[in-house]
Amino acid sequence: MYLVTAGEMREMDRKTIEEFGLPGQILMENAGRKALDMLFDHFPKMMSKKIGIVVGRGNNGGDGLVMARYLLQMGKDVTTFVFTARDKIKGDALSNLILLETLCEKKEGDHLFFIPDKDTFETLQSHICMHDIFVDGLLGTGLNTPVRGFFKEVITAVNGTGCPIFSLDIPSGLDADTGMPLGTCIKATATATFGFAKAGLFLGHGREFTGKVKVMDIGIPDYIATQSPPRLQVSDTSTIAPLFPPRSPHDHKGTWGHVLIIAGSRGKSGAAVLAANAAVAAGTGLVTLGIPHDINSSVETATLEAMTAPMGNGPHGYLTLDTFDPLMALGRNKTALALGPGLGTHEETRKLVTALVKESDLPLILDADGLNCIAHDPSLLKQRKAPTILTPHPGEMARLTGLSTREIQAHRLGIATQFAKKYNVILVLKGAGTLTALPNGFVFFCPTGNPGMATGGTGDVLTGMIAGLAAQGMTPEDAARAGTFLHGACGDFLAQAKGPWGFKASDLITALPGIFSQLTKNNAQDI
Ligand SMILES: NC(=O)C1=CN([C@@H]2O[C@H](COP(=O)(O)OP(=O)(O)OC[C@H]3O[C@@H](n4cnc5c(N)ncnc54)[C@H](O)[C@@H]3O)[C@@H](O)[C@H]2O)[C@H](O)CC1
Ligand SMILES: [K+]
Repeated sequence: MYLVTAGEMREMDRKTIEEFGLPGQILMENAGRKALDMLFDHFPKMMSKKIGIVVGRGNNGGDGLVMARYLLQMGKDVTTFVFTARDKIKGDALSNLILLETLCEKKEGDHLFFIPDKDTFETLQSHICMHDIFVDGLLGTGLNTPVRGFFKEVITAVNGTGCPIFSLDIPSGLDADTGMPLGTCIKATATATFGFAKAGLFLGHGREFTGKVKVMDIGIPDYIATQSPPRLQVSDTSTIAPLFPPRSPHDHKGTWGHVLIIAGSRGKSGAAVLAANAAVAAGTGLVTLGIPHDINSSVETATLEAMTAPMGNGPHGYLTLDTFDPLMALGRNKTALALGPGLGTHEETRKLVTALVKESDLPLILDADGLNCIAHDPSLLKQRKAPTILTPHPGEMARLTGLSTREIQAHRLGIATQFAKKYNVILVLKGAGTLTALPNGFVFFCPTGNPGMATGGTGDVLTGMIAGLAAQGMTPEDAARAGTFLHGACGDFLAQAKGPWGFKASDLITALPGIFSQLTKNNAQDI
């Protein structure tokens, strides 16, 4: 599934209307009709109750007016509240208002109210709130500033009824691009979104406000989307499974790559263990760990399949620049490099990481302390000789960009996209809805994962999985999005099996084979 920004959607609407020749009024009619079908599907029992439709002056309101007309024609108990003066309504929304007015004239009772200001709203508030279900056409993709004027009170009042709310296109008040509520926001029970799902329905806090989301085909021809495909795509089984090549009976461990993982320091040996075991579980042919010798014996006992290459370390048990040459030599016959988990950020380690980032010509997965070691000068990423995947959590991203974590979280898509382009890296911005941004501007949204994964070590496991997939020959882009999808799927499986508090990072590794076999069951090679 593609996700679009408000701007991309507007452009597709424009092309459909101006270049393809399908009138905007037909698009609006389709939107209202399709949303009506979803309303009946989702709230069958409510259709005999009192339905309140709240609309604003824009085209989002126009969609609501179409629904109001059909519901009235069907004899439903429906009342429409238009939150603007009549003369402010224009274009296709006006055409639909006129149709509704004509119909209302033929029906008994008051089915249409104009509420141009706060005073009128306060007079009518109790009448508005007496409905049993609401259709929300107040604000759609046209909103780009915090909700103004008495719309704030209207949204608060509708939310306050506790009744089901069915939002058109996007819950009113939600930023269609970022998924951040703009001051206040309708909390919908279900949302019918038109043409393509808006990015804000999934990014940021979107999912807390949308309820069930369904994308409605309103007649935008396929070729318009394929001409300039949306840049943001939600990963799913159908797009991830084909990335895994079938295994052949003739395969041997050399077929599936050899990853070098440089990780660990005294007190953080677990990070190295988790990354290595995750790479093994991800199907990598061979895994070698470059670690400080101080932690070698504990790491060896915890990683049966991985090999270790103990490196000299200083008195404090962390890797120093002295290990640069042996580590480069160790990388010579490898197919991918993971650098960072548990390394620490001592000055000497920083120098080592900087040198490896500059000099290694292996596909690189840079994570955790590896990221912190280069955060003071991310421009050195431009000197990389091979593809680079960065896997920051929002705090690490803040250090890399000099922004606050809050700013990162408010503009995840924009910041990830810009960073990936600027530094020519694949940026995996972790957090709810992990984003994988490619240097060419395309971004993958990961729908898997859950809060149970917010526990120490899960990032090290992700690094191991991605590095393992890249080492096996997947393109770094595919390894990044497939790794994040698998990692989240393992977490979702565990959350279902054990509950969101009952699992730890190493459980993700244990869950991986089951997730793998589910995902790739249709990829088996015919022999
Ligand atoms: N996707 C499609 O193909 C179609 C979508 N449709 C619907 O159209 C809206 C977008 O309509 P637009 O007229 O551009 O904007 P809105 O209805 O969202 O609102 C604009 C309106 O709202 C007022 N406003 C703007 N900002 C604020 C604010 N901060 N506070 C209060 N009021 C604000 C302002 O007066 C504007 O005029 C899309 O979401 C779909 O639902 C088409 O119907 C069919 C094609
Ligand atoms: K809306």
